Amino acid sequence: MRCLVRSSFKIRQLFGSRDCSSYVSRMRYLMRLKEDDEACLRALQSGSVLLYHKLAPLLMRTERGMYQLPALQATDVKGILGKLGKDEQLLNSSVLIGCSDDNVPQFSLDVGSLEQAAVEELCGGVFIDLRKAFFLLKGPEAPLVSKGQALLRWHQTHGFCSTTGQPTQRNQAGSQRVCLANGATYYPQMAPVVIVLVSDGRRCLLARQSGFPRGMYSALAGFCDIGETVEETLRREVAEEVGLEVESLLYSGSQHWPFPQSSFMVACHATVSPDNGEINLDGAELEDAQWFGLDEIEEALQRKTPLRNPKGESSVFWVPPSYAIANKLIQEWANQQKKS
Ligand SMILES: NC(=O)C1=CN([C@@H]2O[C@H](COP(=O)(O)OP(=O)(O)OC[C@H]3O[C@@H](n4cnc5c(N)ncnc54)[C@H](OP(=O)(O)O)[C@@H]3O)[C@@H](O)[C@H]2O)C=CC1
Ligand SMILES: [Mg+2]
Repeated sequence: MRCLVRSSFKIRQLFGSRDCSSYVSRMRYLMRLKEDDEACLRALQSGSVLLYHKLAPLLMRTERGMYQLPALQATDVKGILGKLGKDEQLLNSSVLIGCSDDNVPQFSLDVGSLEQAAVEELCGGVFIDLRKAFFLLKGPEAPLVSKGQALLRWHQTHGFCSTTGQPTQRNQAGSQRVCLANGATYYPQMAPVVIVLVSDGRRCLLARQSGFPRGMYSALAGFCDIGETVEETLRREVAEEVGLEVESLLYSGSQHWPFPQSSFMVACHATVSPDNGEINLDGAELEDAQWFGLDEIEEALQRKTPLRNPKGESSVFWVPPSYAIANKLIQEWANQQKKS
């Protein structure tokens, strides 16, 4: 199997033309906050905070009917806690998730112990399930809110050491947890997944699991087995799920995917020989898999909201929305086909 790497790949293209020195200083600053609990606690006092209620992020509706993340400062959160008669110390359970371009440290905090409606009223926002919130947010807000939720979820589910069974204790930034009984350190984790758009040069292959929304087809995806390379996972998953042998692959990009739990999606294109393109479906994993031509794909990409029948289900073929990396793969394939 050949592994193709783009020869004109430039790091600069990935990150745009941002001032490199300010990027470096932001990253060094974040690094220090992860290592120094007191510095992190001080940073929190002047930081911005994303609020979640039982892992559902707080969103605000703008005058134009769009949604955005409310710009809450630590002092606003203290004010809310004060008004609800709660201890300000709850703010200190915030976790560090980043630093804005204008150098404001960003935190996320779950206020699931407070009454949801009361917090919503005080903030003028609404807590929305992340799957829906992901659709509603635009630009860098969607990955930020997903990162904030992923880190909070990890802390909520990793409170105990898997060796001693004793409680673990987090550092102030929330970048690790330590077992005080044996000193074991635990770091937040993502499960690596390969997502691949298979092409035979003329058509691309999309599949659906029975749990997908009706009519939606996506690229093939699968979790990496322990010890596997991306190339090995890709080749195995395509063989397992649709019975095809991959000949070459090309890396496209990656994405953190919060559903159902944190996955690290590595997206690739792959080709199979048009002479060996007969699909042999693994019915346990997939409900259906089909080859699609450029016309059908272009139509599906343009279909912003799939048509729905009276039961509210889509009756046409559609593909994942633009925030999913599957959409990017499909878009790239269509652009490539148009050029050739
Ligand atoms: N961002 C995007 O564009 C897209 C993202 N995805 C995501 O990719 C991920 C993987 O795709 P999928 O086809 O389901 O994967 P797989 O084809 O690997 O099949 C999933 C099954 O693998 C088993 N499994 C093995 N390792 C893990 C693990 N670490 N976590 C969970 N299950 C594991 C589970 O089996 P069992 O339940 O029997 O234990 C699970 O049902 C999903 O989380 C999906 O949401 C998928 C398509 C598009
Ligand atoms: Mg799969």
